[in-house]
Amino acid sequence: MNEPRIFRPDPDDPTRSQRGLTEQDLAAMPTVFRSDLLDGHVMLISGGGSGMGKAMAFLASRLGATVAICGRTAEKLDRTRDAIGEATGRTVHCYTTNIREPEAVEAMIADFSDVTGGIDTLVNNAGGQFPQDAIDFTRKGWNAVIDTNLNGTWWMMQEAARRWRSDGRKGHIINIVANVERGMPQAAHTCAARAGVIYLSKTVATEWAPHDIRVNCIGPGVIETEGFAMYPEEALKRFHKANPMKARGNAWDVAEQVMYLASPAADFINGDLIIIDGGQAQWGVVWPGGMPDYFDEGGAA
Ligand SMILES: CCCCCCCCCCC/C=C/C(=O)SCCNC(=O)CCNC(=O)[C@H](O)C(C)(C)COP(=O)(O)OP(=O)(O)OC[C@H]1O[C@@H](n2cnc3c(N)ncnc32)[C@H](O)[C@@H]1OP(=O)(O)O
Ligand SMILES: NC(=O)C1=CN([C@@H]2O[C@H](COP(=O)(O)OP(=O)(O)OC[C@H]3O[C@@H](n4cnc5c(N)ncnc54)[C@H](OP(=O)(O)O)[C@@H]3O)[C@@H](O)[C@H]2O)C=CC1
Repeated sequence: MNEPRIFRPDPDDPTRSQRGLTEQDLAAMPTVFRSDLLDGHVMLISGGGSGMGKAMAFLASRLGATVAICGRTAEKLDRTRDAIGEATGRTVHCYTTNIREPEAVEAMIADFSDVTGGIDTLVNNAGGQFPQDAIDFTRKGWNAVIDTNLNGTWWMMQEAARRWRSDGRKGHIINIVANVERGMPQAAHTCAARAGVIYLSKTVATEWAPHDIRVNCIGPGVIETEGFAMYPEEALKRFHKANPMKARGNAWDVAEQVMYLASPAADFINGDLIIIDGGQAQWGVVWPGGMPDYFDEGGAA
């Protein structure tokens, strides 16, 4: 009874072969949802070739949804499609699309809508950043993070909403952001972009309610995925220690929340931000990767 429902690998185990959940895990993880929950539901997931997006694609397919995934790397998408096909017998649609390119986004949303008869839920999960002190950001680096996380998400939101409006169809957008309420040193670019998405979402949740379009955000805390490759090993060792649960989340924690929001149980949730961080934001310092040396005793100026 006290066994954790979700498998949480020991973050300090050096023998683990990869960061995050394997395809075998994603095919077999227990879910609280009934297996036909999303029968007939159509879901587009950006960044679905790895990490949380991949977990969402697995779970949505297991629950009966018709799923499309997009990303810049065809191999990752194809591998995910094949693994889900093998596990569920369902066909996942793949689009090699860079969300920073509005024309490509427009073409993808038109095609997937035409092929399926219409999208029900758009999950904007594609994104990322690199850790760096803000004072050292290059213009190109700043632009890359803003263009991906803010502009790319917006092109997807606007195009989906335009299509729903012209089709007279209801729709739901779920934006995966980050837990940025107190800021996050070495991630100022992503904090700026994610705060932008959160307040864009709150605003259009109101503007688009007359079109029967809902918009919500999920703010993950530290969730172990392949994306951790971006962070130095020393920082990774400290991520879970900055959490009151002394744990990292995993992609399934986020995938199950997405399925809840996509289900009829969430029909009256709009303009909200749901944080999944094991309480990290309520506790401790804002540096998940460890505090700078100048906080050491005697080191402060
Ligand atoms: C020391 C640890 C401190 C902890 C910091 C706190 C943050 C903790 C957050 C923990 C929770 C969050 C976790 C995650 O989100 S994990 C999953 C996310 N996945 C990723 O981030 C991977 C994807 N990321 C990217 O693809 C890129 O970061 C990017 C978003 C920028 C993609 O853009 P693009 O494809 O255009 O990227 P390029 O490689 O071409 O780079 C463009 C320019 O960006 C600058 N850059 C890129 N990488 C770095 C780097 N590692 N350091 C410094 N600058 C970087 C650079 O200017 C690039 O231009 P150049 O290549 O010409 O130099
Ligand atoms: N893991 C964590 O602790 C946290 C993650 N997040 C955010 O959650 C989301 C998922 O992260 P996670 O699963 O961990 O990381 P991953 O790096 O595994 O996933 C990010 C995905 O986004 C895709 N992507 C990136 N840029 C673009 C682009 N321009 N166009 C299309 N696709 C793109 C990547 O594929 P490709 O490179 O092939 O395009 C990749 O599949 C990201 O936005 C991340 O920043 C937020 C808070 C915490």
